[in-house]
Amino acid sequence: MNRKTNNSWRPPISPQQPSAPAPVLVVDFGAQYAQLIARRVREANVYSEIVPHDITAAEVAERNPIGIVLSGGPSSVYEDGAPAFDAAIFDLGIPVLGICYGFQVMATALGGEVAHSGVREYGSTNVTVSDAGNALLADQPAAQTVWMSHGDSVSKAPAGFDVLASTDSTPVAAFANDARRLYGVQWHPEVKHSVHGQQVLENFLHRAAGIPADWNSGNVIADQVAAIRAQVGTGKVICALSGGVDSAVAAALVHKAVGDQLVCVFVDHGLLRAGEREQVEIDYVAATGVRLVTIDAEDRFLSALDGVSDPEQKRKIIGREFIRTFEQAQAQLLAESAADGDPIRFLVQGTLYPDVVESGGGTGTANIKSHHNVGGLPEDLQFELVEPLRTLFKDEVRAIGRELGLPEIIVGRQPFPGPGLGIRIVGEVTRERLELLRHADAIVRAELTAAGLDSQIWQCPVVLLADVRSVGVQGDGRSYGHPIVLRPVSSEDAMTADWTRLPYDVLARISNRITNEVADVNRVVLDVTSKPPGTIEWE
Ligand SMILES: Nc1ncnc2c1ncn2[C@@H]1O[C@H](COP(=O)(O)OP(=O)(O)OP(=O)(O)O)[C@@H](O)[C@H]1O
Ligand SMILES: O=c1[nH]c(=O)c2[nH+]cn([C@@H]3O[C@H](COP(=O)(O)O)[C@@H](O)[C@H]3O)c2[nH]1
Ligand SMILES: NC(=O)CC[C@H](N)C(=O)O
Ligand SMILES: [Mg+2]
Repeated sequence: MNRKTNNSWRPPISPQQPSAPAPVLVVDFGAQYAQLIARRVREANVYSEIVPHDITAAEVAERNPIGIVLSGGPSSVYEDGAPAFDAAIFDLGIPVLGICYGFQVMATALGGEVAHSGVREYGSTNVTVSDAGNALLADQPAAQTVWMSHGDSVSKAPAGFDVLASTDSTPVAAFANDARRLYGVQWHPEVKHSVHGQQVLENFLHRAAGIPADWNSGNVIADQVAAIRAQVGTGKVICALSGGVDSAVAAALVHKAVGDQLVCVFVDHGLLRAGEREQVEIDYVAATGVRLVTIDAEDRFLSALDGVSDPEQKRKIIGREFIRTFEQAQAQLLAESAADGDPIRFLVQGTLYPDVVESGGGTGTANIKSHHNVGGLPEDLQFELVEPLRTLFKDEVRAIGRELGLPEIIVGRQPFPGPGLGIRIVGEVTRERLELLRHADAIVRAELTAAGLDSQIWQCPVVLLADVRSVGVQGDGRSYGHPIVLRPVSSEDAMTADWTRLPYDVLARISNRITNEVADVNRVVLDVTSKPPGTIEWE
């Protein structure tokens, strides 16, 4: 079972963004697919956010949602400790669609029955639609293939609900109560294998719930520019700029909103890849014309990391040192402009929705890893954060960047994590190890680019297993060196990923070059794990 399906996992209720539109809330019951449901809703041009299943009716009402989708989940509604749901939410008058476990939750809460059916349906299943007149299944073929993943079934629909579809072993596979605008399906309309699935979601959103298809990431620009102006006023702003996509787009939005009130700060923490600083200081500045200050913080970061090998500890230290470095930048900037020396209160970060979700937050959360810019922030943070991309996924951010006219070389860049090579050395971080990894990484990037593979890869972390040594034979002598791991992945939004099938000849060239050119490395291995169960980075 995926660890995220642990019932204690609670996606954070992130603070409502000032300019975020009224959302469709996706309630997560520990589903494999909650993220995917949120994406599919956005693909239907409706704004959506994920919330934990223990959200209360009052918390829901506060967020003013225009619809609710209940996700699937691994538990059985009749089990002790099954993730509960506040049934008062069904009385708020908000349209609700239940999917799989969410369908079963709705059935149970409203007086229907759910039982272990004895027949389990996993994968492609034929379903018969008996009522294509209902808004939920309008225009759907009577016989169709859907994706199922369940062992329990609704054995009796609640009073007032019409049964809309069935399979050979599931008599109640979809139901509706039009008067209350409550709907449910046993199958997973969010996965592509459900051939007409997207249409079921869109039927729920547009026809049953009457939600217009009027949101797209483009609207975000005007909304965010207004929100940033309202938040910042005439204050000065610094933007944590990495040269990556997210901070570039955040900086461009803030610049559009408040112009020269913005100064960008790039931190050279000594954990960067070869050539990265030059790329930001020269190429990035040339492409965008931003005002950029670079802070040398290598000594600060490396001495704080000295002797630390625990990944979460590293992340927290890096998060804290980033903020200390921005404070140093603030002092430096104030000293330079003593005449109009208002304190700089605002810090812009290119935080995205997955950074927030993965960092956990909320009560009882199993956090997967603390992203330095969210879960790694120190408690004594003095800056007020400006995070215009906090509710978005990467592909949406890229679309905004293109719309803002940022060059493809920035918008199309592969992600590189803020903690950099610090979380790609499994073990303690030292200058020597950084040097070694930087060299191996440069070889990998050069060879992937030469082979024309950059656009097929989401990113390719290169990882040094600093605490592992293995025996090799080099130059007729024995070697006892470290392995380097290649982690090429393909992904849509970094929430899930698959390992990229790189051509063998490219892998061979990379392996050859690393073992020949990088001292103390005598083995190159390929990570063939998807996410889940692995994450993209090793720490
Ligand atoms: N070296 C750095 N100097 C200053 N700010 C940084 C640095 N690295 C990361 N940040 C800040 O942390 C945020 C999160 O980092 P992250 O790597 O997720 O985003 P990014 O670098 O902007 O984009 P990408 O995901 O494409 O790498 C950045 O948007 C930026 O605000
Ligand atoms: O700025 C960042 N600060 C972090 O602390 C951090 N941790 C992971 N990543 C990036 O996030 C995406 C998902 O990574 P994981 O599968 O390893 O969680 C991948 O793109 C990772 O490179 C980070 N980015
Ligand atoms: N995917 C799901 O939501 C499964 C729900 C429930 N655990 C069942 O087996 O029926
Ligand atoms: Mg980055």
